[in-house]
Amino acid sequence: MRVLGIEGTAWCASAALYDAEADSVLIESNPYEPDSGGIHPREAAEHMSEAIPAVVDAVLTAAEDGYGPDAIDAVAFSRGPGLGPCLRTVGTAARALAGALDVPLVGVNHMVAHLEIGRHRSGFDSPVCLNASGANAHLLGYHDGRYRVLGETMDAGVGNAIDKFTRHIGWSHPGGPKVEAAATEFAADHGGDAPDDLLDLPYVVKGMDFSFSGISSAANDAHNDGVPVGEICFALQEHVFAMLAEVAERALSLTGATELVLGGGVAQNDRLREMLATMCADRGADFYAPEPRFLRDNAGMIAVLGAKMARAGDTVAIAESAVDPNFRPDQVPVTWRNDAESVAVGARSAGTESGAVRPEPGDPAADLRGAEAVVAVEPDAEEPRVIKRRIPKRYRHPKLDRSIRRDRTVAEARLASEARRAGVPTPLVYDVDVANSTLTLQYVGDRDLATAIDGGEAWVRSTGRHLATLHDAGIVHGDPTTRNVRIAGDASSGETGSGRGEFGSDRDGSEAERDGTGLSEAAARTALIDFGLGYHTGHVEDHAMDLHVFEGSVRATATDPDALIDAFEAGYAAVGDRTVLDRLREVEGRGRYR
Ligand SMILES: C[C@@H](O)[C@H](NC(=O)OP(=O)(O)OC[C@H]1O[C@@H](n2cnc3c(N)ncnc32)[C@H](O)[C@@H]1O)C(=O)O
Ligand SMILES: [Fe+2]
Repeated sequence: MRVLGIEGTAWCASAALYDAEADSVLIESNPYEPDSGGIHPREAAEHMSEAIPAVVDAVLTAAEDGYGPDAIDAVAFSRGPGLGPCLRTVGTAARALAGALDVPLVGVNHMVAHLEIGRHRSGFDSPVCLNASGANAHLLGYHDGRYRVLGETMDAGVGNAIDKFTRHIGWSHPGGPKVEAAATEFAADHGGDAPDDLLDLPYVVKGMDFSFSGISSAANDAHNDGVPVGEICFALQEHVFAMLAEVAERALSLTGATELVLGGGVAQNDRLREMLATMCADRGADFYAPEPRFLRDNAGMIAVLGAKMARAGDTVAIAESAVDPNFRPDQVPVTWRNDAESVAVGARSAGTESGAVRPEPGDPAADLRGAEAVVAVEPDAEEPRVIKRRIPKRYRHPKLDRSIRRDRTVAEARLASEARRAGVPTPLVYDVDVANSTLTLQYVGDRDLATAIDGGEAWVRSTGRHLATLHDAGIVHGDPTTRNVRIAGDASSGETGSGRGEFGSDRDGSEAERDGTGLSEAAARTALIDFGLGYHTGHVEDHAMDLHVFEGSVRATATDPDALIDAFEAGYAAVGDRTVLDRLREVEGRGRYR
């Protein structure tokens, strides 16, 4: 099969020929380069109208020269996401070409194409995919017929976050490569890879999501304050890429996947690829990033995915081929893969998103390695204890690494104790060793909620009550996934469990009421652990994010999430502030979230 692909979502007018039998890709591209500022949608669309016919012509001519008049079996085009005026130009060209050649038309999601090209070239079976492109940043895993969003930016795309700074200082678009050059030069002038000085910038990871808005503004402010540009570029890369590497590691840990592929324009950055390669090597995972011509926007990735879709019969009638500027990757029915290739999303996985691996006492696996910490149980007969050590990450700048591990260790100890005083069951903190980022904690519960989510209404409801109590005390958890909720008892039988993993709060015994399932909460008790990403805040938005993170982990884990989410929200509403639930609806409605 041979497919002609057309790309033109924003800046790159491109056509390509993919010959599936030979697995060869010919790409012709013509970039739009704004004189100043960022991408102007109208100018970009004009560029598409002018440049698309020429690149298509060049590829078509080459195809017919090589294979004769019936060279093309299908035409594939980027249907979205992207700038509306650009997408419409490309859509029109693709429809006309498919009609003239009398071949099927395939509508490709640009984000899925960024990831599939890496999977295709690597030959990996079930990778987690990190997309680092201009307008987007997310982690995806194929599961049950869809690409699931495991984590994503809460605001700007990664390239745009960097380009915002370069626009501020007057550099032309695209800024990413210039930041890379300036950062490399700064490092070379300051003693190699890791100069001691690292400008402090915001580092924001919330559960599996992350935010770049604060870092762009802080970089701009640093420039206004006279910090040298090279120093800012270096720090910008170290912070932004460490955030991506951290969430990628969490996604690997959550799913138990052992393969990571990278895609998107920012993936051309050597430092980002180096960090991800180091992270993967340290946890025994395989890493793959395709060569640069497949990373930046290009029609090759559109043609390759187009061929997979066409082979699966996934073509589109001209009348139904409208473009979609907001086309999300998780909206795409994945017709070209089979279920055997799914990554485990949720409970079936062995790993964890953060330090929450909790071997049972006496577990032969003395040390288990989460994404962030190594956790060992001391099987003391009287009272089992957990020793949790946040281990250094080689991929991070040493200064950033030290401060992250120290800050989270301190936050976890302090907030767990404060939460406990406010009435939320958490482990007692026996010892804090800040220098070694190590905590000694009480062993709580029997197992984590992720392992028993189905039918766990009573536990979920209890979790809702605890989060409401926590928020009422002005604290957010920051990472309240089902793996960071420890449970005891049996929600379906009302048994109180073995009692081995005792837990409680300083106001224990106050919630013996019966919930909607007829079970007493004393029979389905929960404790919150892992406060490392927590902080003090009274902002409704931050509280709503906690609920969003929890509900996201329930959706990813449960067979029938709706009833559980209702129970969770009922528990929250019984104790907490209803405006937080209203804000949650608003957060979900913003489109970035499901
Ligand atoms: C929707 C679609 O139009 C959009 N495409 C897009 O943003 O172009 P892409 O080629 O995937 O990525 C471009 C971004 O990639 C950045 N970039 C290119 N080379 C870079 C480098 N060496 N280091 C850092 N960023 C780089 C650019 O600054 C720019 O922000 C997307 O995929 O989000
Ligand atoms: Fe892109």
